Amino acid sequence: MSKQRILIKYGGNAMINPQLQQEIAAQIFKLQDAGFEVVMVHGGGPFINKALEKAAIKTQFVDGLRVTEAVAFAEIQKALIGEVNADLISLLNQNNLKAVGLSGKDAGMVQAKKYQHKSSDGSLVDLGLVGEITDIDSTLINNLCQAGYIPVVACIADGADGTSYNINADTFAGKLAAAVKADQLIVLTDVDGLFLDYPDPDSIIHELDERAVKEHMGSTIQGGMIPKIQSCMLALKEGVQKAIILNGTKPEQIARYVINHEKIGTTLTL
Ligand SMILES: Nc1ncnc2c1ncn2[C@@H]1O[C@H](COP(=O)(O)OP(=O)(O)O)[C@@H](O)[C@H]1O
Ligand SMILES: CC(=O)N[C@@H](CCC(=O)OP(=O)(O)O)C(=O)O
Repeated sequence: MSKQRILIKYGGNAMINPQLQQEIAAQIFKLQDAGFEVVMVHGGGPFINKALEKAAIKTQFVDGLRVTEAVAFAEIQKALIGEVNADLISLLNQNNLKAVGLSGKDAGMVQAKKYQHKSSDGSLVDLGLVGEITDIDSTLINNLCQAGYIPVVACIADGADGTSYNINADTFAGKLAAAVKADQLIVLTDVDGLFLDYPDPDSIIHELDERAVKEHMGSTIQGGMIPKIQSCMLALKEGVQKAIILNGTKPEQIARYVINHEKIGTTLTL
């Protein structure tokens, strides 16, 4: 029987503390040891913010997506691939994993095009070099996983004409999870899940189906939670069996959920 595959999306907000990163590495080791294949997609919002600030480039978000001018893109690419991805690879490999750093560009794995964003009033908003995934070739990930490597993928990809795009890491993770036929998608952020009354952690919603997602979209589901929940729903619709939001600042939640099957986080269902 083939191994179960888990795609972990590691959000930038959960990544800030280096000690917690070590603990995430230990959790991934546990998953591999328990017989799972692990693929990671990472974001890096806070690291990008810092890089743009340093370069004196103002940044603006529209519906959770960073408007990406060409000058900003250059800094974003450096931050995601040159800093966040490179540092994660060092850390994972120091912790006895065989992690391989990639972006969607490698071997033309992920193809993208310019994302045409429609605002709530239906008008088109130009977000610059924000991309939308058009195609994914899973061969590279499959080969790496079969050989025991952990692919760690930054959320950048090229278009057919060679233009590079900045893609929201949640969206990237959902699409990649489906394309590589992951069994589970785990979205790690810096809160325990979706809260009915944000920021009250006691109001956590443990299970959310499609009808509840529609009901809460735009109210309870706001800001950074929008792409997370949308990408979990997309992954489920495209064949991923389980999708959950967990707290990456409490790394032990990973094994508690995957191995001990504890009822934590926010599970999405169809
Ligand atoms: N209803 C809600 N429940 C929980 N978090 C929420 C809610 N609404 C908005 N959020 C915000 O979403 C954030 C996570 O999204 P984001 O900042 O994009 O993180 P990441 O870097 O993990 O992608 C939380 O830190 C929280 O501030
Ligand atoms: C288009 C867009 O918004 N891209 C994101 C990519 C990084 C990301 O998504 O990082 P987190 O997972 O840490 O939020 C950005 O520029 O911030």
